[in-house]
Amino acid sequence: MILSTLRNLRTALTPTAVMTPTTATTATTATATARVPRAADGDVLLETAGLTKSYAGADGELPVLSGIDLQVRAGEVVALLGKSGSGKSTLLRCLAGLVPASSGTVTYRGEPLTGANPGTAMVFQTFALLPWLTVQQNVELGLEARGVPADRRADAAVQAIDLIGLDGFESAYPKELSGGMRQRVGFARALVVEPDVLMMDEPFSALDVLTAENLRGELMELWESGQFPTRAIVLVTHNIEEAVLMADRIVVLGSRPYGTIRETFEVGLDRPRDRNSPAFADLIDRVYRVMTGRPKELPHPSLPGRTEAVEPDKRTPANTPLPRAGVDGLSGLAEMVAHRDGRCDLADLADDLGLAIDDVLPLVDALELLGFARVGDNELQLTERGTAYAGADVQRSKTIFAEAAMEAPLVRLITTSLRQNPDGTLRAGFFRDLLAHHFTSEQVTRQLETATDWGRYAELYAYDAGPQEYQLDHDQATGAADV
Ligand SMILES: Nc1ncnc2c1ncn2[C@@H]1O[C@H](COP(=O)(O)OP(=O)(O)OP(=O)(O)O)[C@@H](O)[C@H]1O
Repeated sequence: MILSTLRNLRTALTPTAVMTPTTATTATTATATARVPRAADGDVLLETAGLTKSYAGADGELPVLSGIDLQVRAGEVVALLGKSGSGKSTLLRCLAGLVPASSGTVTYRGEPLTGANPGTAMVFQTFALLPWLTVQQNVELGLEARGVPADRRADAAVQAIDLIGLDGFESAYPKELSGGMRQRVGFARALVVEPDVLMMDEPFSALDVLTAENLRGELMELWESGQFPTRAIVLVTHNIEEAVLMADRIVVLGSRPYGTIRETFEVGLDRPRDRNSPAFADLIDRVYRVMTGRPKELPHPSLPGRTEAVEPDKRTPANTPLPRAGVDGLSGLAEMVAHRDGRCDLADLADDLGLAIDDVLPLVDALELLGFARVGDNELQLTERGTAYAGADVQRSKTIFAEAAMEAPLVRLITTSLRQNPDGTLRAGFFRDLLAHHFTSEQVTRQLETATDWGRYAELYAYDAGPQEYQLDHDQATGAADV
């Protein structure tokens, strides 16, 4: 924990300060380091051209981003939006100069980056505070790392603390603070160095809904008031509503086969934004369609998301990864839809559940993959199989689920491999190795977790976490022997 905190902190503080000319609020936070002229609205601050990023994996290079051409201009808030694994954080880190591009260029104010970007500071999802330092000391760290003398550090930190609504908490330790107040410290520590561009990596996602809403609102008020000591914001999020609420431009990243810019939306809505306005809802809808991968010209696609283009008989574990959806979740969703006469609007459903629509997407993907539902025009509709599943008693629902789960490539692979093995057992490592050719180890782990959950529930196979071994279910083994 401490190690990861330190690692995050180091990345947050690495750049050498480049100060923007000061506003009234930030006049005393000047550092001894180089100054650059304040960028005029519209000036390009960050730019990538042909950016490609791969990570070294067990089987060689694993491509994560490809052909990213992006500009971040002074005066704008840019949201990088995409499903998990689409490369949002990697792109943010490339822009911050924290990870090098594999090819292509990243420039800050026209200069190619050769290391940490001097014009950025980062706010993390996990706050990354040092628990043994007070609020004031944590905030000052941002300046200390950039060589600002002690007397100036104190003044500047007090100003940043005031700006972000933390006055009175200067001498508190992180453990005394709520999550929302801790994240305020995270903001103050980034803002105190007056970066040209504030980088935020899912800064609200570790907070409860109300705290996140409050902090988002305050941040945007500050941004609009002109008191913000930065010239641009880049926000990583997987939450469509958050992106539409905050951004001037939304860059949707797709992850098929690896991170590319799928589409860019100019938001163009007045601030503060009205969630209930038709224009807001319409944009959410348009972004949703792009994010789920459904081609806009096809109103009734067969599968959203990562499985969209693959015909059922051509699906393999490599081209159709299992969505991250447990049986309880997808059964619950099927039942909810059944109670609504077998169909419902996805946005309404997410609203009723108090979730962002993208949180519901893996469950929707799962229902489609299992042939339990179809999605068209934002409406989820149960199929005959899905209706039967939702209405069945426990034993019958297991039978229906088992039949459906065998259409999910990874579950089918595990089941048929076990059937072919004389003693009906196989180590998880076998499947892990097969999948490692196509996915990162984190993705492999997630998919095997889903496959284990589905296979257990369907009574296709059991899994013993001790030896990490799959075993064909007794009935399956008997059935296989009969064949
Ligand atoms: N340091 C690394 N080494 C190897 N692979 C990595 C590394 N960092 C990220 N990846 C992989 O790159 C892919 C993109 O990860 P990244 O975190 O950029 O995506 P993301 O869209 O931000 O996802 P999430 O919302 O889940 O954080 C993932 O498959 C991830 O496992």
